[in-house]
Amino acid sequence: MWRVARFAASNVRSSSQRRLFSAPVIPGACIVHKRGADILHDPWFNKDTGFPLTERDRLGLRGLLPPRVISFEQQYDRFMESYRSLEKNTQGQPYSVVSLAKWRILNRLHDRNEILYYRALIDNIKDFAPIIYTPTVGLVCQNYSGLFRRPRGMYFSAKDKGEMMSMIYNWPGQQVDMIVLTDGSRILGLGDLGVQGIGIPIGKLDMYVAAAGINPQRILPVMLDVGTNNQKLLEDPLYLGLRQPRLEGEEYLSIVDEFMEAVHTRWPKAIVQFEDFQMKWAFETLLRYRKRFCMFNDDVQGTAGVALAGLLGTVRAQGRPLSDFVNQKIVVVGAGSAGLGVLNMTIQALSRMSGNNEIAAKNQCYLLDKDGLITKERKNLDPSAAPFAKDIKDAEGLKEGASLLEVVKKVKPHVLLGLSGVGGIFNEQVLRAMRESDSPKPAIFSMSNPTMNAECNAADAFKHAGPNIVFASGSPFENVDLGNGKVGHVNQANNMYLFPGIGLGTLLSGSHFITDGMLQAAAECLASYMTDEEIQKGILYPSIDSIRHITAEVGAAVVRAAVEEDLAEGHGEVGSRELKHMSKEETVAYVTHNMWFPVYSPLVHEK
Ligand SMILES: NC(=O)c1ccc[n+]([C@@H]2O[C@H](COP(=O)([O-])OP(=O)(O)OC[C@H]3O[C@@H](n4cnc5c(N)ncnc54)[C@H](O)[C@@H]3O)[C@@H](O)[C@H]2O)c1
Ligand SMILES: O=C(O)C[C@H](O)C(=O)O
Ligand SMILES: [Mg+2]
Repeated sequence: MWRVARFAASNVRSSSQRRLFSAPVIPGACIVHKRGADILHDPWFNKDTGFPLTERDRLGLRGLLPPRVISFEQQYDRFMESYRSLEKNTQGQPYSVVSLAKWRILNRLHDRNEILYYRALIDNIKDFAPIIYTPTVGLVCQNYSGLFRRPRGMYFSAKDKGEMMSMIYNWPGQQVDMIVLTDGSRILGLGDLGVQGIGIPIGKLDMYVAAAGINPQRILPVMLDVGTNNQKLLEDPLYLGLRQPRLEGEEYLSIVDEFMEAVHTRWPKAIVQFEDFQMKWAFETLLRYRKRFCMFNDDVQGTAGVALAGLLGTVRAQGRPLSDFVNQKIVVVGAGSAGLGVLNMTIQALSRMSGNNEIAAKNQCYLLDKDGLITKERKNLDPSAAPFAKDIKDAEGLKEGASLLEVVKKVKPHVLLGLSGVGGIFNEQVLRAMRESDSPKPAIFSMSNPTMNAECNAADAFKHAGPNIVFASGSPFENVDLGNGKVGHVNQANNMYLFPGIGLGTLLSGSHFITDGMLQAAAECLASYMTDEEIQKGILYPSIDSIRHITAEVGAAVVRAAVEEDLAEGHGEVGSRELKHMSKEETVAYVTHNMWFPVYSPLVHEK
């Protein structure tokens, strides 16, 4: 276990101001229960050629490594050099070839030496996030059977029913703080990928380490394999998951129940993030567990906060006061777990701002799914979408099932927000129609992932909807050159700006639950993070370079909300009384101080 490995508080906003090796770090000793070659084969402890001679003697490593000791800085430079030469050598090759090659080189380091891996990740987060996270992680999941070399995380399958309580003790880590769990049923916009979806929890937890400084020895990616309905996978002889159709109903829930009980028996304070569950289970499990366990659903709740922060930003970008939010017309395309989560939080915020007039708030919002505009006339209306279905008399003459183009033309929305998973549905006609928006700076949020599934790309958005728009996408795109020295700024509206802070803040507050108040505090913190000057330029979210800083702020906001709701029991040596007496600045310092930072610590062997 790491005794002390601290990252000194830094309140600079750009990591370029806090580049490699400049952070004052005080490494403490780390206890290791193995010796010799076993250490070299354990990525948690391995330092490769970086073991000092005294440590080689202490740990029985003498003779198992070449004699020269290479410093951490030299190892880092060598890795980056090989990464850069790979980049050079693959120039011009297709995206999938290049990004998978980059993923492989990073994954090899991850499997060998975690300290070096996370240091490289943190210091190059802008370059590496698109490889270990969205969008490349989607490609990795699709090709998982072929890419599989070493297992990572835990797999609980329908065949393990009745065994999970003992299986959970197979995990070698003593303490687990953060778990990301998926059943692989809706991986990004790629559909049911069964067991191959494990790539998503791994990528999300890498972001937890990079952005929130969660100790990588205390994270656990989990795949709940209840089968797959993906015929291609079922027929693939190399498919690594259960070859059976997905469990349904009570059978399904009993597996998730057993897992949740097992996890919380071993680690009562572990936080579980549900990720990429198909809608029905996303909502059902959230309802079932949120008052029993410390958990949240990232696609429903994390996404909602990020979208709300962006929506509030677009009001400021129009030069309007925030109170003008109550006059914005918003079209949400996609009535799944993410779209409904966004609409729910948006309507709550709108009604709070307009004095709790929920009906008026709903009137401003339009929801579409694969069958067009959702109204109360809809036959077999999904109960989850029902609260947001338009009353036909308030639909500006639009009919049940009206097309996206009809809706945009008629409503002239301030915001068009896509969470449909369908690439290209914001086509030229739809984008051109946004030129007639009632907003001087219409906002287009093309939030579906990965890149191919985005409702439109950045270049098309600026080309067809005009240079005045504010643009955000779930997957990263380059800024767009608008000519005459002007730049169309591309924002990445991705829940990565919130989930790490929600997890970290909850952990450090010691709350047993994640409440709406804590989630709202996280969203408000993100919304108020950007300066007016940045917002005027169409920049709604911080650069990913400053993700540690924004995560510390979000984490602190979550801690303070938990304190306010009397849920904060404290963490480690900091109790609820201390938390209560912390100022806002002290809370941010407390959170920052608790972020793990990768440095080689002296290893001490203990039997
Ligand atoms: N940017 C982010 O942070 C973020 C967060 C969560 C989800 N997402 C993305 O959002 C997408 C949807 O996720 P989800 O969990 O809501 O999925 P989901 O399967 O629960 O819902 C998809 C919805 O889109 C609708 N839809 C399908 N085709 C459509 C069409 N042609 N026109 C209009 N609507 C259509 C479906 O009817 C359904 O309501 C995925 O691509 C996911 O990657 C992005
Ligand atoms: O994984 C992401 O990049 C965001 C989101 O959780 C998604 O499901 O698309
Ligand atoms: Mg997701």
